[in-house]
Amino acid sequence: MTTLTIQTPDDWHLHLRDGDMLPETVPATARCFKRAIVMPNLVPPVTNAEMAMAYRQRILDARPEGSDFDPLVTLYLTNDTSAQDIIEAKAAGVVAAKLYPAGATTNSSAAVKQLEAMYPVFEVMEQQGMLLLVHGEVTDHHIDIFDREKEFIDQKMVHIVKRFPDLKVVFEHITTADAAQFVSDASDKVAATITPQHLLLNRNDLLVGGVRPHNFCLPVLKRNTHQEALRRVVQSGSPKFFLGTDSAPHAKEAKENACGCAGCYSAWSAIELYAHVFEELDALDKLEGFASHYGPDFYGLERNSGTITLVREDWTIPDEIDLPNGKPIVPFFAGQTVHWKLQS
Ligand SMILES: NC(=O)N[C@@H](CC(=O)O)C(=O)O
Ligand SMILES: [Zn+2]
Ligand SMILES: [Zn+2]
Repeated sequence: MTTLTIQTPDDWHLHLRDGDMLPETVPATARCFKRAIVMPNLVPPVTNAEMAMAYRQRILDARPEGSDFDPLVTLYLTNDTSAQDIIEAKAAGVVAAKLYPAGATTNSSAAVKQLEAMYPVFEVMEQQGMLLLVHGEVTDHHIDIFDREKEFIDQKMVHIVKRFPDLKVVFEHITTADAAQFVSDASDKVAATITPQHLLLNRNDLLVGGVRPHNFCLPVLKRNTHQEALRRVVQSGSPKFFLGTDSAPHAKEAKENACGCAGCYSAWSAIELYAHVFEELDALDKLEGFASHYGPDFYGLERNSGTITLVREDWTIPDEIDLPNGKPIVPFFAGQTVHWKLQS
């Protein structure tokens, strides 16, 4: 196969950041994705309808000429989120709210400290038809970082989905066989996103031969058996698993650092990297469902009308991306060869 045409895809988990980052991040995603679920972990976080709509407008203003990219902004849940916040956000067009356990990841210190205290808010979300997006890791100091996703399933996720059977829950950026199994066994109200890095890599790619800060993201890469489990679920074509890049830029100086930030900036190569993986799995026929169908179907939105075409052509991901602010970013998979390229 030398070309592959699929219905226009969407990215169901994305960080665009804000301010002087938007002229870089918005075109990167808008080049091939029609919509994106945009994460609210800004400083300060996006906690109400007004902030969400103002952020959406800043993203719209950063679109390239002629782009019809449609950013779906989300609400950042805190222990101060009220029922009214949810109702107002829903009325303003916000389709989902994001649960970060406090301290779990980048810019999550203002987030949820007591998860059970959020149950009245989940109840309103269930009634309003607002989706719950979850960064599923516990943050207890004594829990090993490689076990934090599984612990979250056992301690929290099973109770949430049982207590709120009509609440649509997306288990974001899953990294373990346990999460893949949990989502597969759960009701059709539960789905998951999977990133390119968790399909392409395992923890050896983070730690063998020296620490690789550009492969560091959260939840952290796991052992190869977990990577294999994720590859199997996308290969199966199950509609419960769909595309969410978790593209999350940090300046090179913040990644190559004694205390390096978590996040991989994959937007310029994301759809190509997924094609790369699906080809390795001999499952290119499953890419369209994963990238373009299962996400909107789960969210209850229309599938996109256009198409994109990928061509089989080797190209090399650049070593660095220069930004006007003088702080370059090292993209995910920098210097490596990808076999598929978006036809422009
Ligand atoms: N995935 C990451 O490693 N980082 C994300 C936050 C997140 O999605 O957890 C970021 O905002 O940098
Ligand atoms: Zn996360
Ligand atoms: Zn993320």
